Amino acid sequence: MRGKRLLFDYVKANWYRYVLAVSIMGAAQVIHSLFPIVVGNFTDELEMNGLTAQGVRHYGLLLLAIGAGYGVMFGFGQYNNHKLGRTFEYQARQQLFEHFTRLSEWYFSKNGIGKLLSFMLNDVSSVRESIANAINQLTSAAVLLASIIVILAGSEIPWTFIMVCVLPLLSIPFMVVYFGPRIRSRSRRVQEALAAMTDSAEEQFGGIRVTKTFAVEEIARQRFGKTVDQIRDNHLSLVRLSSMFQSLLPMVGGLSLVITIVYGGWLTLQGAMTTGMFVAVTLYIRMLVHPLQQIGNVINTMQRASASLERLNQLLEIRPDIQESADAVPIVGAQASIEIRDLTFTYPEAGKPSLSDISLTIQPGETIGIVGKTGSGKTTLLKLLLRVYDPPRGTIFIGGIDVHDIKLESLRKNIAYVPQEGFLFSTTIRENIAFSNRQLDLSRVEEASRQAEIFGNIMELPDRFETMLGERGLTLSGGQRQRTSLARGLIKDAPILLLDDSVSAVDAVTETKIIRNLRKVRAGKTTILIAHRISALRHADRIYVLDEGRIIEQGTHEQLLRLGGYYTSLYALQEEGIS
Ligand SMILES: Nc1ncnc2c1ncn2[C@@H]1O[C@H](COP(=O)(O)OP(=O)(O)OP(=O)(O)O)[C@@H](O)[C@H]1O
Repeated sequence: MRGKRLLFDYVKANWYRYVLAVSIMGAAQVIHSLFPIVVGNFTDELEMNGLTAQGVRHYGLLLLAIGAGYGVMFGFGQYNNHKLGRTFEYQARQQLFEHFTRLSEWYFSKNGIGKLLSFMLNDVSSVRESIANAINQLTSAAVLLASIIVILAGSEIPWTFIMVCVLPLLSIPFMVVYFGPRIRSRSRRVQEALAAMTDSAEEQFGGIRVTKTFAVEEIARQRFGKTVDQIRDNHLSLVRLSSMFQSLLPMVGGLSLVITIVYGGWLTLQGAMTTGMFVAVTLYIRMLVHPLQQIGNVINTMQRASASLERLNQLLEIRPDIQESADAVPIVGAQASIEIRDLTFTYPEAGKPSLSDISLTIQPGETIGIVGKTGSGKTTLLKLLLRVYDPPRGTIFIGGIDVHDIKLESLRKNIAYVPQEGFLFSTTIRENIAFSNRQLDLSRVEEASRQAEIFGNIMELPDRFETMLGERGLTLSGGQRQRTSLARGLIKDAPILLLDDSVSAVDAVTETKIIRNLRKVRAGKTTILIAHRISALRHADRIYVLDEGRIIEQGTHEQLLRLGGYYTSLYALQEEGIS
């Protein structure tokens, strides 16, 4: 299974580092286990009056050496272990991010950003934390237990006594078997509720402007409150069960200690054991309680981590919807015609097609206009050309090659797409425009911004092209954002340019200027232009009118006006509106 490999591969690649960390922590516990037996011997010598000042010094130094040795070794082992955990966390996040970048728009439209953030933050941290703790605590408990057994076996302490003292501790595995799966399912519910809360917070923050303008903060608070309540309920249910589990462990430890003291005290009085042996066993039982308690914690966090790991597994197993065929080839965009044959397309899980029986051919260098009512399928057509969604095979050809057989990188390099809502990143305006190639000279960035008629606005900004945008900087107006996004598309100078309603938010004068610039810079290159305003596309070599996913009219501006159909009435309406 791919997902399981997320952790497995990491441990495999770092096995020697883990061996080193485990060995150092193990050695620390071996040293630690010497403490009770030394104290026991000291007690016996003290009781037999055989202890000289030199002997006391000797024992003092020995115990000091044990404490120091344990501290240094344990600290060093811990450091190595946690360092490995943190490196895993960092690498896992890189791997997940890389995986996300390969997933299609469909995946992101189905899964909220909050959920993905929860994968990246909560789940990865949960796995890291529990792996690091599990290694630390399991190593400590196992080695300590083993060395205590070896030490006791080599001593003259009666076996029956040891067995009776340890007996209550043997119930721990049974408790683990009982509580484990229950804790696991509750912790999964906590993680899911956390993801839902992050999702909700993300959406509420994203829509905060709308919320405020509609003065519906209370509704937003209530919606968010519900997700928080859900986390609280799920967390409390988890805490109830894990607290019960954790409290049972020290109780069992306490019972062992009582048996040790009562039975051991009696054996000592009978002379079956020396006082030193009694002290040593008491200290050993005391010493064992903590690691056994820790094992309980490990089981708890492991349950949580395995739910997280399961979610990460499933995520990494998702195959990107858009796959490149094995023998995909690059295209020569500059000479590439676009041909669409009988294209009918339905979005995944949608009831009816968004495009039906679309057929058209665009020669290299042509300018094509697409107009139509909202929801008529204009954007969908562009997304299919880019393979943001997959068109059926045999329906879209670029340069005579089915888009399924074109290398995705080549397809997207040869097409520049300016979407309706151009997202601007929290960086400088220069980097936002030179997004496709950040190495481009400032002169190229300036040129593109002139073409998009945004140059003048940028020169008025405090730091001109170096002005920071977004969260850490300035907010541009809708029209400025749109033109910045247009400049980003133009600077790519791709053989095919797709403009999705890219001048809708500018005034008529600026629109005219942009269209004039476009005609100049795009001469000889293919441009597909979606617009609601006829003024933006009347110059096109051909215009397609879409309605409910079908081409209902096509031709030049003049031809369409002569048809006297939808286009003509739209034109009349818009002309009237202007005059
Ligand atoms: N991701 C999606 N999943 C399901 N249906 C979708 C998706 N995106 C768009 N649609 C549907 O497909 C149809 C066409 O949408 P599209 O965005 O292509 O229209 P459009 O002509 O570009 O509209 P507008 O002018 O408003 O931008 C609409 O009915 C829309 O609801």
